Amino acid sequence: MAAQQRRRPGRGARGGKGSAGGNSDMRNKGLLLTAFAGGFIAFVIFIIDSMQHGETTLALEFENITAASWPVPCALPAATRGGNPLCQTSSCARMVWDGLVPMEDVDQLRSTADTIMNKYGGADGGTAQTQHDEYWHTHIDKVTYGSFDYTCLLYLSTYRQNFTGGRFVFEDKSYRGGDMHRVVEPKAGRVSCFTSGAENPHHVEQVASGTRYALTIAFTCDPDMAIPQPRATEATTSSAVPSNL
Ligand SMILES: O=C(O)CCC(=O)C(=O)O
Ligand SMILES: [Fe+2]
Repeated sequence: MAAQQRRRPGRGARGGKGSAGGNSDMRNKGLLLTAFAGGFIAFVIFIIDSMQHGETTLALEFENITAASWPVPCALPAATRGGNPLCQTSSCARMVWDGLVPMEDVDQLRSTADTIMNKYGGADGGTAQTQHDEYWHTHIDKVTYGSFDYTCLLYLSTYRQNFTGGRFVFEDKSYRGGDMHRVVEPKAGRVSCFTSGAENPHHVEQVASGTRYALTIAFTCDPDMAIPQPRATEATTSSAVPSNL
């Protein structure tokens, strides 16, 4: 109540006829100032953010890499990681290897994937049920999937040639600032492996154009999570895609 009484004379005093125009001027100036302040804050955040994470590329699309590996400190000491003691490796790492899988196998897998996706719908054919279904969110495979101890990815298509966007990004946080994004550019036949723990948080950039194919292959040390070793049979060794697909 007291506040209202103070404001009323203020309006009158500022000025008879011109008072409504004066108020809207003030409002416009206020809005302008707010927009300017908002823009300035966004600009400062952008600058700080880009200063805080640099980017470096571990594997460019045009490189031919043989078993390159980059050690990373394990997020947890081996003894506290749980799971099977046989899997308590004392070191954690990332690895990229081109040419490990013969290109004819890569082509075969891609054409099988194509056939399946044409029939059942690809990434556009379904709605994400959870955030885990959206590849562009930062995640830790051990947390997302539970069973993963080692993650391997076999790429079946190539960055820039077959799609844009879609680079794989390790997100290395530094408590002293200077976070670093370490990028692997997918390339048909490239295998990228890493330990699945919190030492390797990552995301995939959203695909901007084209089609990106990646096969995620998980290794577990938990016998309860493991699937039996596949046995070669007529059906699995045949190079033909089954006719009923
Ligand atoms: O497709 C990729 O490059 C990575 C996929 C991934 O992060 C995952 O399957 O957990
Ligand atoms: Fe992942």
